[in-house]
Amino acid sequence: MSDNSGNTADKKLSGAGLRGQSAGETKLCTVGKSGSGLTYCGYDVADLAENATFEEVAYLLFNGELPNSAQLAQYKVELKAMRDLPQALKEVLQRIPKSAHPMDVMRTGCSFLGNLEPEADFSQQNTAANRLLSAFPAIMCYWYRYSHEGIEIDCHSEEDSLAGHFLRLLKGETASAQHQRVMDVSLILYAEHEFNASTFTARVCASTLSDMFSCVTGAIGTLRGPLHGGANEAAMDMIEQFSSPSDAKIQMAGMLERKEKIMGFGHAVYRTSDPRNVIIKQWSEKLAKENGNTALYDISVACEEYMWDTKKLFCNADFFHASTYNYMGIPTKLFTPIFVCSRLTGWAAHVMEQRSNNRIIRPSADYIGSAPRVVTPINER
Ligand SMILES: CC(=O)SCCNC(=O)CCNC(=O)[C@H](O)C(C)(C)COP(=O)(O)OP(=O)(O)OC[C@H]1O[C@@H](n2cnc3c(N)ncnc32)[C@H](O)[C@@H]1OP(=O)(O)O
Ligand SMILES: O=C([O-])CC(=O)C(=O)O
Repeated sequence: MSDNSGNTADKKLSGAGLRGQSAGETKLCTVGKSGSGLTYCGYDVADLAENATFEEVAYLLFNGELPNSAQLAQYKVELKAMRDLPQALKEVLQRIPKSAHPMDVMRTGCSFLGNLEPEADFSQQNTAANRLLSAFPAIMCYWYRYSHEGIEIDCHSEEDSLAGHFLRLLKGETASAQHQRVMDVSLILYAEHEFNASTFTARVCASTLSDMFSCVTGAIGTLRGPLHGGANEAAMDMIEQFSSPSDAKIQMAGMLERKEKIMGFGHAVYRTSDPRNVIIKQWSEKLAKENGNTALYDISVACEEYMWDTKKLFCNADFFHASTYNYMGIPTKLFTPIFVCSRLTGWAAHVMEQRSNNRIIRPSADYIGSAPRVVTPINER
């Protein structure tokens, strides 16, 4: 039986991938629990996407409660003051070639910042998290515009929100109020998701009492893969090859026949839907109509229908993010780095939570190798 959270009680579980096994406790998030698909600290993600901003969600994840007006204003002042990058980091970013994978740029940017401004002890964990939150848009855009356009951008802006700040650094001008809102909603949707692969990476690293920058660097590497955050880019690469809704269905049939994974579909926890999809899909439709060219949206809907009808597979958070970002004129290669700018909040909150009640994460393995044996001298092998 399934409910509107996409969860079912009868999912077949196996040991592979640790699926369905509890690996610890968290106060931060529920995924696929009955009655509500996704909550952050008790708030439904749909409620937050409708009635909060990304900065409020970041504050919530780091402090356990939503801020009041004075706290939010103070937090935004604090974040704004940390947007610029040190010169040494700009120089490193200048050396990274245009051909680099932008997730590798994010990983290096994070790691290098950890050399310049190390988290000396855990009392600095909030500062380290907020610094990364503020600096990530500049790390991404400084490298992108330098390597692709030869421009050394000003990494500071007076834009009110991180969403607006990112869009300004990317485009060189203030984005429309609507684009800023869509980006803000997107950052809220991507912020946190319990023990997903990248967050679990961050927690494993944190459990060794390592520093915040190491935890986040590891998490970026994990998010990069197409089975996780990389799926939004992979979905875009796929749908832009489809010339029409009917062509999409023909080509997807071929992909399924060849047993290829269709990126942006399916989920390790949700069974019938991802609650983030309905929200980002609405924005994709809205942007498509305003854009006057709904082709990409129509093709995406055809993909969604076809996958549900043939395989009972549904769009996860990544699928309609592809067309949404595309309608906003965002280059495909920056899709997953935007995910980093958002998920940093979840990663850092989990690092703090792990530290607050830590035991090193060290599971066991079932041995399936050869029986005990002795080393044969090398000249006898
Ligand atoms: C923000 C996020 O990270 S959301 C996830 C983003 N990733 C993607 O979109 C990549 C595509 N999706 C997938 O690869 C998978 O659905 C995952 C990685 C998300 C989840 O993997 P699992 O938990 O192993 O999936 P699950 O157990 O539900 O798979 C059931 C079956 O459906 C198949 N399946 C699942 N997703 C897909 C897909 N997108 N395309 C084709 N077949 C799929 C599996 O191969 C499996 O088939 P099998 O039983 O014949 O082996
Ligand atoms: O929870 C997962 O496995 C993947 C996911 O949707 C996310 O990290 O947002």
